[in-house]
Amino acid sequence: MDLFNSEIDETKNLLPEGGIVNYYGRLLSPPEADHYLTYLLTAIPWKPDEAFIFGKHYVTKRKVAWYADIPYEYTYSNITKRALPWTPQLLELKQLVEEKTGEHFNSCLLNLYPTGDEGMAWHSDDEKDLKKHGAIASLSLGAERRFSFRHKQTKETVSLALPHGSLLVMKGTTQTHWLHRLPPTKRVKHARVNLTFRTMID
Ligand SMILES: O=C(O)CCC(=O)C(=O)O
Ligand SMILES: [Fe+2]
Repeated sequence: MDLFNSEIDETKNLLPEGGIVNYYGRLLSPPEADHYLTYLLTAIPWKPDEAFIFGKHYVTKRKVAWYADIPYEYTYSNITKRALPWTPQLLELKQLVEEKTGEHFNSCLLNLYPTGDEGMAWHSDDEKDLKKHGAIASLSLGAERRFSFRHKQTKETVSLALPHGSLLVMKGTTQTHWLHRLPPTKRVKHARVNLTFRTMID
C-alpha cells in the first residue's frame, strides 16, 4: 500500500471544464525527495530569470535552468536561452515522471524560489515552441506552496497545495482556457524547486 497517497485519486480531473489537471500526490518518498532537492540546489547552474520589456532589463529573484534532448533555443521577452544537456539525475526524474504519467517529455524548465517572497504571476504555458495541448508535468521539491488555476472567461479558481516530492500534470486544453500561478506567501521561509517537464516542437 502507498502510505503517502492513500487518499489521492490520480484519475480525477481537478478542473470543472476546459482542460485536464491530474494530481498524483507524492511521486518520491521524503528521503528520495530530500536527496534530489540537495542535488538540484547544489549542482544546477541556477540563473536569475531575465527579461527586456520596453527596453528595461528585469532580473527576478526566482532562478531558472533549462534542459532538453537537444540544445533548443527559446526566445521570450527578448532573451534567448539555449537548453543544457540532461544530467543523469534529471534523466532519472524524467523517467519516473514518464512512467507515472504515461507521457513523454523532451525538455524541462526548472524554477528555484529561494523563499515564499518569490512566486510566479498568472500565465499560461502556451508558447508556440511548445507542443499544442501537450502534457506538462510539474514535480515539486522543498517548501510546500499553494498553486492556483483561474479560468480565463468564468474567473473560477481551483487551488491545491504542492508538497515535497509531489507531481501534478496539466494537459488537453488547460493552457488555452486556464491561467495558473504560484502566489507569494510570507509564511514560507525556505526554498522550493519546481521541475516542469514539457514537449518542445522542432
Ligand atoms: O513553480 C511552479 O509550480 C509553476 C511553474 C510554472 O508555472 C512554469 O514554470 O511555467
Ligand atoms: Fe507555468
